[in-house]
Amino acid sequence: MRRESPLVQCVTNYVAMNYAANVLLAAGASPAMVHAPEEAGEFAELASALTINIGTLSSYWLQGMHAAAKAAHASGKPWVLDPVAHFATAFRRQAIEGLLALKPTVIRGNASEIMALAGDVSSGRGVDSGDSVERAEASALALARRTDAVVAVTGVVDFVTDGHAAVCIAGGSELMPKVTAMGCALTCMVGGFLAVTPQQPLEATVTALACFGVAGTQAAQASNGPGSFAWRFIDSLAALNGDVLQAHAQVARA
Ligand SMILES: Nc1ncnc2c1ncn2[C@@H]1O[C@H](COP(=O)(O)OP(=O)(O)OP(=O)(O)O)[C@@H](O)[C@H]1O
Ligand SMILES: Cc1ncsc1CCO
Ligand SMILES: [Mg+2]
Repeated sequence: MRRESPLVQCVTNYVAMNYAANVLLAAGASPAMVHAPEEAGEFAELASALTINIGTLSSYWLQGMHAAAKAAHASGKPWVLDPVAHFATAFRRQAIEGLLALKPTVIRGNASEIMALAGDVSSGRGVDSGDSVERAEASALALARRTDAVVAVTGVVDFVTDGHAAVCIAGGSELMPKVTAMGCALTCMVGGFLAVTPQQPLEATVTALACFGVAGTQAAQASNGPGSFAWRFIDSLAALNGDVLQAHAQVARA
C-alpha cells in the first residue's frame, strides 16, 4: 500500500468522510471522496478501487453511487459495499438491492447489517449493531455464496469469508464502537488493499481488518477515552508497517 499509494474513490457518508480520508492517508493510500452523479462514473475509471457506503443516503447520492459502481464493474475494478442500516427504511432497502445487483467485490458490515442482508432476523435498529459476530457467521457464509462477494462481519472478533474459506481477526479495542465511522473508515481501508491486490479479495480484506486490529490495540493502550483514541488510532496506523503487522496481527482460520 505504501509503495503503490493507490487512488481509492470513496463514496461515503457525511459523518465518515474526513476520518476515513485520514485513515487511508495514514495507511499510505490516496483517498478521493468523489460522489456527484456527473463525475462519479468517470472517476471510477481512473481509480484503482471504489468504496460505497449508504450511511447518509439521498436520491442524488444514490445516483452517484450507481454511476460509480456501474463503471467499476464494467472496467473490472474492485469495489466494496458498506450497507449501513440498510434494513431501517424502504428507501434504504430498495437502494441496497440495486447496489447488490452491481456485484460488489466485498461487502463489509456489522453483525446486524450482514444478518439482515442475508435475509435473517437481526436486532439492528440504526447504524450500531445489536448482534454478536458469532450469530452472523452463518448469514455471512450464505450471503457470500449468494452474491459471490467476500463478506466481512466486524465486531469484537471479525469474521471474513468468501463462502468457502473463513478467517477470524481479533484485536482492536472496546473504544472502537464508541468512535463513530470507524467501520466506515475500515470499509475504505478494505478498498485500499483491494486496489493493490485486486486478484485476492479475501486476503486484502483480512489485511485491512488486521491493520485495524493491531492499530486499535496499540492506540487503546495510550488512550483514556474515545476522543484521544480516535486521533491516536490514526497515529498508530501511520506507524504500522509489514513487520509490526506480521508480529502482532491476530489472524486465524475459522
Ligand atoms: N468490542 C470491540 N472490541 C474490539 N474491536 C472492536 C469492537 N467493536 C468493534 N471493533 C472493531 O471496530 C472496527 C469497526 O467495526 P464495527 O463493527 O464497530 O463497525 P460499524 O458498526 O460498521 O461502525 P460505524 O457504522 O460506526 O462506522 C472493526 O475493526 C472491529 O474489529
Ligand atoms: C452516525 C451515522 N449516521 C449515519 S452514518 C453514521 C456513521 C456510522 O455509520
Ligand atoms: Mg457501519
